[in-house]
Formats: sequence, structure tokens, C-alpha cells
Amino acid sequence: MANWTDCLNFGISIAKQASEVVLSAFQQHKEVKLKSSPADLVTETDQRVEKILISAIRNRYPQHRFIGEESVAAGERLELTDSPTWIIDPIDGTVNFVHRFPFVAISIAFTFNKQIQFGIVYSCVEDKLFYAQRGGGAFLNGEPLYVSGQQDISRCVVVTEIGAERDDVALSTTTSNICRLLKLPVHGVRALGTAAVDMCQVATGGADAYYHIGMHCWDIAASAIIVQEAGGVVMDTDGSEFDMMSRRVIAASSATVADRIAQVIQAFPCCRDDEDNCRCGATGVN
Ligand SMILES: Nc1ncnc2c1ncn2[C@@H]1O[C@H](CO)[C@@H](O)[C@H]1OP(=O)(O)O
Ligand SMILES: [Mg+2]
Ligand SMILES: [Mg+2]
Repeated sequence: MANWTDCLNFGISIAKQASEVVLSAFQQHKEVKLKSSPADLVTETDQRVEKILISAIRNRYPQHRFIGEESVAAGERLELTDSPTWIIDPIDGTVNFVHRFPFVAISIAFTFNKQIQFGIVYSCVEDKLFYAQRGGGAFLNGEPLYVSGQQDISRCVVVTEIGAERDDVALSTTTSNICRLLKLPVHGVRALGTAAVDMCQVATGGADAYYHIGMHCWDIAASAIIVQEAGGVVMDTDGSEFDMMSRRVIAASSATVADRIAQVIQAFPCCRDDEDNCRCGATGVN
């Protein structure tokens, strides 16, 4: 199959179905378990939504492979091959979900030959469906999306996340990165609590840039192609080519803004997603 439109349409339909499960649980009390840190949470709904998505896709496309946040947390190997692969974050923004802070998304990316072919981010509470297919542009609820095109860092709203790490090196790097950007100065720094929706703000032009260190491939794979197809730039925080397994990303409205952010921020060490002995996202690992 040269064109993955059928898969994209199927992904959109199951994301909408799965969002009903997320929304019906949203107002309820949740049982919460910890994963890699006291701020890295999982609920029964994360696990249930991932199972619903994977079983629906497997039924329709039995040869396809999966990388799912909660499957990896349960011990499944994270391996990206050339095969058609669905990369799934069943709830991006689990802390928001637990607290009823109204930004939670289902994020679904699809790769072939290790290249992202399309991405779907469904911001469930807002009822906003972001999607993009390689070469086909980016859309929000059917309307085309364009980045702001901003070139001047001092006029930017920059989105980032504080992350789940609570060790001294990660915390001091994260906070000093924010300080350095504020001193440039930028117009503002924002955090919605979901990497996928954060990055989609860049695609809409509502924010001019996003950067994050420590997230995983399922947090950003779908929104990376949405930003690119909206005319934006996606790169590693060290200025090199974007690598969705590197746990580092800058998404920006222009190469000038992306380069400027890469000059200013520093990364803290975290193991790659595809590193065999990396158990960063595993349940019960602290
Ligand atoms: N170890 C980690 N460090 C930083 N961010 C993480 C993270 N693990 C997940 N995230 C993601 O970062 C954002 C919150 O800071 C969310 O998109 C969250 O995804 P999640 O809700 O699917 O776990
Ligand atoms: Mg996530
Ligand atoms: Mg998640």
C-alpha cells in the first residue's frame, strides 16, 4: 500500500470511539499507580484505551506492529522496524486526566520504513481532532493548519513541560532552561500538561515553539508530523536531525526560532527509548 489514507481514516474513527471511554471516566474517581516517578502516573483507563485501540487495529490490519506506552510499561520490547507500525499513547496527559485538568489527548502515529506517515492527536475534552498525513497538510477538525512563521525569538510564546523527573540534575536543567528563555526574553512560556497537545499549538500558530526533554516517542510522534505538515520545523534539542527515539525535541514555527532555542537550552541525560536496558517508563521502577 503506497498510500496510507485508509489507515489514517481508520485511526481517526477508533480515536473518536476511544475518546468516549476517556470522557466517561474523566469526571470519575481514578485508581492511580506510579510508573517511573511519583509524577509519572497510570490509570485503568490508560490501559483499557490502549487495549481497545490495539485490538481494533490488529483485527483490521493483522500484519501491523505496535509500540504502545502501556504495553512497553508492562514489559513489551520497544522496537521500531521497517514494518507498518502504530505508535500509541492512549492518554497523553494522565496527570491532567487524574486531576480533571481539561487537556488530555489520544495520540496515534503510524510509521512505515521507520518514517512517520501520519499522525492523529485527539484532544478529547476540547473535541479537537488534529491530524496530518505526509505530504497532505495538517488539519484541525477538517480546517487546514499553518504555523505562525514567527522568526523572532523575542516575540515567541514557547511551550514546554516540566516532566516527570524529580532528580536534582533534571530539575535544575529544566528550570534553568525556562529561566534562560524568559531572559532572552520571550513573550511567555506555557505548559498544558500534554506533549501532544502542546506541539499541536505550534501547528495552529497559537504558540511559536515547543521543546521538551524526557518525553517518549508515543508522546510526540503524531504531533511531529502535524507540526511539519503545518509548515513548521522539528529537530533535536542539540540542533541535529529529529530522532523520535532520542527523548528530545524542538518543534518551531521557523528554523530560525528552532536554532535559537537549540543554542539556549541544555539537555539532561536520559536513555533512548530504543535502548534495550532502558526501563524508564516501566511500571514500578523508581
Ligand atoms: N518521564 C517523562 N518525562 C517527561 N515527560 C513525560 C515523561 N513521561 C511522559 N511524559 C509526558 O510529558 C507530558 C507531561 O509532562 C505528558 O505528555 C506526558 O505523557 P503521559 O501523560 O502520557 O505520561
Ligand atoms: Mg504521553
Ligand atoms: Mg500516556
